[in-house]
Amino acid sequence: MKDLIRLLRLFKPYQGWMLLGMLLAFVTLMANVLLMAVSGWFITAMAMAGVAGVSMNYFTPAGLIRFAAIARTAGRYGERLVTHEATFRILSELRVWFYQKLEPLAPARLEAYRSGDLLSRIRADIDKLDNVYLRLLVPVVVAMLATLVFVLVLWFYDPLLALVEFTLLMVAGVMVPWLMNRWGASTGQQMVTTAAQMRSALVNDLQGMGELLVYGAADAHAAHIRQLSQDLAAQQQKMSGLQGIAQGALGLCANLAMWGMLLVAIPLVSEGKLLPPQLAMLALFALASFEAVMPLPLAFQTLGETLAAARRIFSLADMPPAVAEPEQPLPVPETLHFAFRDVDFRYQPEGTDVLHNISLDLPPAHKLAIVGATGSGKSTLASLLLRFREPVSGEILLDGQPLQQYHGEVLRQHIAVVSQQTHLFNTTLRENLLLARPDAGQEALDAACQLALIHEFISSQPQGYDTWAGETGVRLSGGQAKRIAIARAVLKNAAVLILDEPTEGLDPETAQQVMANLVVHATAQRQSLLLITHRLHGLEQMDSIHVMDAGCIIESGTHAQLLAAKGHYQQLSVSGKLLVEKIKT
Ligand SMILES: Nc1ncnc2c1ncn2[C@@H]1O[C@H](COP(=O)(O)OP(=O)(O)OP(=O)(O)O)[C@@H](O)[C@H]1O
Repeated sequence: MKDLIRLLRLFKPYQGWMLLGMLLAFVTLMANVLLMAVSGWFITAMAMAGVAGVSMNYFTPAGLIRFAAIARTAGRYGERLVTHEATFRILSELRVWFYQKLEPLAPARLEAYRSGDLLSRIRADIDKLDNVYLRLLVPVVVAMLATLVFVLVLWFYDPLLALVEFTLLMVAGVMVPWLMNRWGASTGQQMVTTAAQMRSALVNDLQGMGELLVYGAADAHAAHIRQLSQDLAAQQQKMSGLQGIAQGALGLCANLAMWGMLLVAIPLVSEGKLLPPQLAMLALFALASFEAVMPLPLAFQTLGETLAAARRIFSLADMPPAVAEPEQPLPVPETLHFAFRDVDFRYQPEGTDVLHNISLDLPPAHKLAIVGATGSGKSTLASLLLRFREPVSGEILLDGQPLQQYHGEVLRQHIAVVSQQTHLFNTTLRENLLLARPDAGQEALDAACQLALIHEFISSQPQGYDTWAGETGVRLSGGQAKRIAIARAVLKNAAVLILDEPTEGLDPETAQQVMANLVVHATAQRQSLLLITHRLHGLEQMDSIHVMDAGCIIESGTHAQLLAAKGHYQQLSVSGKLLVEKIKT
């Protein structure tokens, strides 16, 4: 119920459309009942007049029938138009609202969710919420109003008629939907979960199809998806069965109501309290009135499904972001001086420290390298600096002020990153590059790509910069994609450039040349450089180097100082050189 009220609050901006849709649905229903009732009266009255050989005014009822028929058709058209317009507006509003809720959760909070699951929530779960207005709110409001009108009309003729109608409407409109809700709720919830699992598994398997084929695991994964699909079909079948029962029950109630009218009204006709044509009118009136409650069983049967979808959406939307933004953020200074002071960090509250007592400085125009074995915490440092996460203890300062006092998004406008997992979008190379600086001209694109040694490749393509990158850059080699990412980061012209293993996937000569170009560029632009790597070429050009091991800085100095110290760095350096030499031979 709480979820339902919360949803209705989100629908508030569209209440005008929603009310208009309800009004049209009500008018359509009334027109239909009027049409049936007047037709019953008219046919009987005409037949009786014919038998008696008397004339009667048939213009008024014929006009009324025409009016009701036109009102029913026009009303139905208008109702469909307005209710669907309202639904689509609501859904698009909900999607934007949900996306805005998701954005601050990325990347830290969303790591636990599979991309297929997120996609499922954004698309299928939000689509399910159209049930709330279209299949729940409109039918319930219309049914309540209509029941009131029907009972009052019948009361006017005889209270017993009203009682019969009311009782059967309650059975059809309250008891049957309540039973459907009881029997259908858990299956509905299972359906949402199974459908989401199936979508997640499908996205996951499609993304990893290459690996599944190489390791011969495709059949096992296909069997899992088949099983989910069979489960879903069984759940859908159960829901359809329930729907059939409900429709049958409603049909029975409608017919019982018609018979009930006849049973009560025939004595009234005999007593002269009702005219014979009114008998046919009341019977058809009662039969048609059940249209008001027809959608209710389905509405309540799918309520469990709808609420399960709402809960899945709210559970994500309510998650607090990993990093809270300040209410009154400080303006980001022109020159950026980052300082880590005794920073400890762990990913899970109950986990072990990934960073331990880290203190370092990244002043403006400084070139700092962080080196260390894989898993030693280098990339985690970058993620803290980007304000994607916050230290558990200690602090990170920007120009002497705690980093929490700056808005993360504004801060990141001053930082460019080449991350380890480069993501290219399924669009042209130009669009992928312009992501960093949408107003960049061709000259700027050429210069950045020349620096990253990718310009020649792009120019050799028939479509040049308009070459399609493919999904996640599949139409490029790993090294080409990496260099596009480097060009993109250079193009941004940010005050700080973070390079996380920027030359991974490049051959040693290209790697050295790209690194040299980046250093020259950073020096010329007075850009700070934070280079994260476990490959040791080009480090002599760095102003300072920190060596990390198991989350701690174990050595610091310049390349020459660290070599002279003959410690960890020197050992890494020797093994690094050996590696390069082996590759060359
Ligand atoms: N999102 C995460 N959730 C939980 N633990 C994580 C997460 N990311 C990294 N870790 C853990 O934190 C530690 C440091 O990881 P980090 O990526 O910072 O290392 P790294 O030095 O950059 O390694 P590499 O050179 O392989 O990139 C590792 O033990 C890793 O398993």
